[in-house]
Amino acid sequence: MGVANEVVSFNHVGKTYTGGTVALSDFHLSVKEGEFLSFLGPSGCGKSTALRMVAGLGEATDGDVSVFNKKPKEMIQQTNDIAFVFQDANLLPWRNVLDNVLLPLELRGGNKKESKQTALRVLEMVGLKDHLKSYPRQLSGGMKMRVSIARALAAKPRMLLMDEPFGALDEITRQTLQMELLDIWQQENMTVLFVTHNVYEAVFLSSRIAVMSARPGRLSSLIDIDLPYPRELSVRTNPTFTEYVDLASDHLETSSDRKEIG
Ligand SMILES: Nc1ncnc2c1ncn2[C@@H]1O[C@H](COP(=O)(O)OP(=O)(O)OP(=O)(O)O)[C@@H](O)[C@H]1O
Repeated sequence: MGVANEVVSFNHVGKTYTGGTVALSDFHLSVKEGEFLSFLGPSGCGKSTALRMVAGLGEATDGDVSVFNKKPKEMIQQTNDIAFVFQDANLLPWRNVLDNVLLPLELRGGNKKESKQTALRVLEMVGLKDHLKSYPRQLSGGMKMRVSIARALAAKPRMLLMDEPFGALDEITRQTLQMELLDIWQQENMTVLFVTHNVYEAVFLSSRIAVMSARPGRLSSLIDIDLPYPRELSVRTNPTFTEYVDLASDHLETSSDRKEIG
């Protein structure tokens, strides 16, 4: 059966979209509880496709995916264990910050007082407790992303799926949010699956990186990032950090070359 503490299993997964695009081929990976695992790969290699499958958004055409030993769709329908954060914060413009975070809790019909306490707690975690009444149009890109993360955390998920959440942010905001995300990950004991094509971001955040090859996406290599947490921004000047960046870049280049060969 499954590996101990396994929370996600990609079992020789293939995905061919209608129209014939082969996005994933024989993608095989086991994710362990509590990991911060990044999917790193060139554009179009199937990172989002793989992540979306974990959330039950799209099914494998070969092999299968299981999440907490269940089919992803069952997990999403029956539990709040999985939350998804996209690159676009997707906030409702007519709802203020607090009400945006409360929305999924309202939809689940929970106790109003408890829901509000939860929303306030997660908004404090992301540093927005002084902006509860602000509307999305009054927020910067970084603040919108913080609301989106808070909304995902409000459900107390066991696993957070993040698809290039910081891709549209400026470098300083991106670094601040990376630090905050690591704090949250450690506080909440979650598993995080994170999609990026940024090598520095992958090395800074991850306990393990899954490097993917150019389309059709396969798992090209797995790199354990053996740098202790908590990680400060200064870790980027550490020679070991630079070595990991070089290593991941090499793997990325090799996996991208494969496209031209094959
Ligand atoms: N719904 C869809 N229908 C048809 N083809 C799709 C669909 N979604 C993705 N694809 C194709 O599948 C391939 C993989 O896409 P995917 O978005 O998973 O890659 P990615 O690695 O996340 O890319 P990027 O880094 O550019 O976001 C691409 O060629 C894409 O055009």
